[in-house]
Amino acid sequence: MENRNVDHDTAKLNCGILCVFLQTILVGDSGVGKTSLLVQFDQGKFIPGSFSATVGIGFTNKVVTVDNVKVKLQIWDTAGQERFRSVTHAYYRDAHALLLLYDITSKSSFDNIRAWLTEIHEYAQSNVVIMLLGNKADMSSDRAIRRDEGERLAREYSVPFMETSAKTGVNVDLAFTAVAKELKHRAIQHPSEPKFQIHEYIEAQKEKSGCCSYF
Ligand SMILES: Nc1nc2c(ncn2[C@@H]2O[C@H](COP(=O)(O)OP(=O)(O)OP(=O)(O)O)[C@@H](O)[C@H]2O)c(=O)[nH]1
Repeated sequence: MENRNVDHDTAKLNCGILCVFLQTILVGDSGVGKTSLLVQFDQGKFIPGSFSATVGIGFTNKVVTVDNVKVKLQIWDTAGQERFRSVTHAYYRDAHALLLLYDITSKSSFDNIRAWLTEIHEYAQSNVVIMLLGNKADMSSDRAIRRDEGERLAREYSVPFMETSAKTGVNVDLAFTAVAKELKHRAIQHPSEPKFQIHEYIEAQKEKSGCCSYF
């Protein structure tokens, strides 16, 4: 396992040029699609079939380029099952961003979001970037949570929100890129640059891609 002592500032890394090293964690109930989302982002594929729950925690490194700066995202995939909760809490403290998922076909996974947010506020840094994702948006015929319910909850906690599908890939890159952009702007903010607004960026990108007609 890689060394977990993370330099929270800009660091010279193996990529040879100045880049930003950031830790992101995927959290949410078991079965909401955290592993699938990460596989889709990393490898551009969806592996259908039987569900095999994550045991403990694992990570994937992925480099994305944001405004000509390389951002190395170390993405931790946590187990959603209750019995691993104390293990995953230990990782919250070093996280720069948390992607919090529910499954749009599962009311209980949505109802549990408030409890997840309470845990995040208890264990993570106060300035951590949180994004709420309603995953499995391709399963519209089994939908239990309307998109506006997700939007409302996100507004209540002032966090950005989007629906994703690890199966079709809709909004998967956007979710990670938006987080990378926000964190890069926090790490390297040129005085002449306007402050990055993650909500506005997401809305503009959704409009550009015509994302929402997929749902
Ligand atoms: N249709 C559809 N199925 C999905 C999607 N994302 C995940 N799944 C399926 O949902 C099941 C659970 O997905 P996982 O990615 O293993 O869920 P997880 O959140 O990592 O679960 P834990 O490891 O237990 O925390 C698997 O059968 C996936 O194939 C999606 O966007 N659409």
